[in-house]
Amino acid sequence: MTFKNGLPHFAKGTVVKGFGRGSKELGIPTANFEPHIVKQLPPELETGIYFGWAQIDQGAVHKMVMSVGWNPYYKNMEKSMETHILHKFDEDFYGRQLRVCMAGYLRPEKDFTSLDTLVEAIRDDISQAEKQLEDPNFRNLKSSKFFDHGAQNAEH
Ligand SMILES: Cc1cc2nc3c(=O)[nH]c(=O)nc-3n(C[C@H](O)[C@H](O)[C@H](O)COP(=O)(O)O)c2cc1C
Ligand SMILES: Nc1ncnc2c1ncn2[C@@H]1O[C@H](COP(=O)(O)OP(=O)(O)O)[C@@H](O)[C@H]1O
Ligand SMILES: [Mg+2]
Repeated sequence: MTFKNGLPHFAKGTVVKGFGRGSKELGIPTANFEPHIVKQLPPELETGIYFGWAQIDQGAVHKMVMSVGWNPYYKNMEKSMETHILHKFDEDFYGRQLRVCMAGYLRPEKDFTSLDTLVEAIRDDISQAEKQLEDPNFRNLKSSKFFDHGAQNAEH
């Protein structure tokens, strides 16, 4: 297995407000990055859906799926990077630090005829991500030094 050109890509930044559609309309919240993080994406990383690992502050590293682009279904004006973390959180984390490792590419962004078909596609992305991240090449990235393992690792 080889990584796609430009991957893995690591990014960290503050979680900002989006349009509030992720959780309310879709039942799938996405933590949106600040625009300057989006601008740091290398040019070879095309828009589309990615999977990888994510961490909030010094928390656990979880699987994630990420949408990069203009959300054709909603026709956004500004390119975004939105991460859905595959973990149930008890509260929002706006303003906190999000670290992501983009490990693999799933598909280009698509337009959909209904919200239901968009949600179905995202569910499918999630199950693909769950599976692919078990591959040792992807799984190893979870313990990358890029993530903040805090005091646990500081003494070793
Ligand atoms: C895994 C994943 C795949 C997505 N795929 C698409 C897509 O193919 N087309 C699209 O228009 N939006 C796609 N979205 C983006 C949703 O439309 C987006 O999360 C929603 O607009 C929420 O935006 P907000 O954070 O600004 O509220 C995807 C989101 C995720 C998490
Ligand atoms: N599992 C999760 N993955 C991503 N964000 C989550 C998750 N659970 C809670 N959230 C919170 O939900 C927010 C995103 O919800 P969303 O409806 O997409 O709103 P917005 O348009 O402001 O991004 C995140 O910024 C975060 O604070
Ligand atoms: Mg969002």
